[in-house]
Amino acid sequence: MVIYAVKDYEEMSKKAASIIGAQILMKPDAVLGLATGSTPVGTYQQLVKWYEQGDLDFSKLTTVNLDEYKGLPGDNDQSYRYFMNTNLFDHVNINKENTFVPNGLEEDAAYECGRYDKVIEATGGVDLQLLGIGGNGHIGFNEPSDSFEKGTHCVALTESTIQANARFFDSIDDVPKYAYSMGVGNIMSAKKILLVASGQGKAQAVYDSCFGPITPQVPASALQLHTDVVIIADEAALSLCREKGVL
Ligand SMILES: O=P(O)(O)OC[C@H]1O[C@](O)(CO)[C@@H](O)[C@@H]1O
Repeated sequence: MVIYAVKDYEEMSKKAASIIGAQILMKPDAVLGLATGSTPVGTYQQLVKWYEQGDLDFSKLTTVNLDEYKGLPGDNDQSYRYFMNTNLFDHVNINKENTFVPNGLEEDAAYECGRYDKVIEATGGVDLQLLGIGGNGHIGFNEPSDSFEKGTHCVALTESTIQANARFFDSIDDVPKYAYSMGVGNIMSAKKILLVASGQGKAQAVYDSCFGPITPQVPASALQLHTDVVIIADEAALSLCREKGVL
């Protein structure tokens, strides 16, 4: 695990984008695992900037997203498909047919989870997986639990995640209660993992994930077992690590 300490959100975004950009330059037909949430937005903006400058070509890439709300169609402005389109895909020359997000409208959870695992498998494997992290250490929608999930699964979101997401909806009742998410096993299968974290609200999660015991109660702690993980965190997100003297 390599931890890059950066000053702030802007620096985190530039550094993360440079690692993704290098991956695209080295392997134009790479498979990228992508994430939503507010943290990677600046990373996507930087990638779009480099695309507009003519420095990056997205045309041969395949992408697979971590998760999607169950019950939301892709054109709902809170769906993760919509997020990916508006934050990245609509602004670059990616072939959208090669961009995959779980189908939030599929009601049959067992069917959708099996289908999405096959989609991931058919890509030949993720070269670089981008991750954000929840304040409780969740990755994708893998919430704290008694065991690590291997494959794509249907998750009942925790109250804290529902509360955290409520800011994006008109009322808390509109926040979906279930989501489809890749499992920790899917995430760990990526060749390289890049986790971005910004702000004081992530300090506990970053400390627990990097320096605490490996436990499904902190899903991101599984990353300690992966051989190629890069964490880019700003000083606020690293504040507890600093306080405890581990960095
Ligand atoms: O980047 P944010 O908005 O803090 O979100 C953190 C995490 O929460 C999620 O948005 C899901 O609740 C994840 O996709 C993300 O990694």
